[in-house]
Amino acid sequence: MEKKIEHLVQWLQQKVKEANVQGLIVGISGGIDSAVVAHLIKRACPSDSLGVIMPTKSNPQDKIDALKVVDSCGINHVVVELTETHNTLFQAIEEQLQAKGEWQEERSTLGDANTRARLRMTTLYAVANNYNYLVVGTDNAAEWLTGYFTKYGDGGVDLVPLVHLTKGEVREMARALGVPEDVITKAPSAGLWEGQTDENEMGTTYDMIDLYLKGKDIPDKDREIIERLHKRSEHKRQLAAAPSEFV
Ligand SMILES: Nc1ncnc2c1ncn2[C@@H]1O[C@H](COP(=O)(O)OP(=O)(O)OC[C@H]2O[C@@H]([n+]3cccc(C(=O)O)c3)[C@H](O)[C@@H]2O)[C@@H](O)[C@H]1O
Ligand SMILES: Nc1ncnc2c1ncn2[C@@H]1O[C@H](COP(=O)(O)OP(=O)(O)OP(=O)(O)O)[C@@H](O)[C@H]1O
Ligand SMILES: [Mg+2]
Repeated sequence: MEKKIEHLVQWLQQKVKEANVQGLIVGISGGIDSAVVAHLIKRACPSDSLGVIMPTKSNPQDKIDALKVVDSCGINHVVVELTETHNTLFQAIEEQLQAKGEWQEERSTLGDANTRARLRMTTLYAVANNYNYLVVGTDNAAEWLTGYFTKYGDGGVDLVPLVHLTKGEVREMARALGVPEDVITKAPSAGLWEGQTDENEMGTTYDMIDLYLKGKDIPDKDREIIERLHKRSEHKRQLAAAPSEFV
């Protein structure tokens, strides 16, 4: 595991050099993926790395856990509260669409949730601009395969260091890096609505997705879910579609 960590740390340093920037930034949620990235960027750029905690109608425990992550790696950090901003933006959208009689309440949970992720992306790029840093994403192999991220939200980043690691490998790396144990063992959640957990929403488990990634046999039900999620999210792993050139 130390070798893998060193490989990623060196890769991050190389990307900073190639882009001719000063350092790296990540959003710290209190979950394991961003905890691992925070530790990695702190190792890669000890005096030029920043963690941003962005509560957006979040469970208060998330901020407590995010601060534990900050303490565990000693990364410079800032807290930017986005709850009010999200209320203002989303209420303005709702008001205008309701006035037209075109508001679709049943679609609004996901719209609200993805707006939280995109406000965080906007915040990270504004802060990154201030420091001349690159924005580092936290997607792992399981999330990348299933497209379990918001397009141009938490998926809107410059670098994806964890994209080849299964969730199990992220856990192993977290232990090797010294991420607090309760952050490692808590149920993965996007925190986009009350009680949301990744595994409930996807309808399968990270253990199953990890086995699938390793080419192992899994029950048909789980395979079907994973392959459906993968197919449905193909557009998220591509650049925006463009027509052929004029002839
Ligand atoms: N075929 C296609 N070609 C090109 N674009 C296509 C498309 N189909 C949809 N789209 C576009 O993509 C949009 C749908 O994608 P998107 O906006 O991402 O939304 P969607 O995939 O529906 O939702 C995001 C999912 O990621 C989860 N998530 C989000 C953030 C963080 C985490 C986490 O683990 O922490 C998880 C969230 O809980 C939810 O299940 C559509 O509104 C449409 O604009
Ligand atoms: N409240 C928040 N403050 C800062 N960044 C956040 C917040 N919520 C989400 N993010 C960012 O969005 C990313 C995607 O969330 P995701 O839930 O997949 O990762 P995680 O919380 O680090 O780990 P887990 O999947 O185990 O919950 C986070 O890793 C983090 O970079
Ligand atoms: Mg999370």
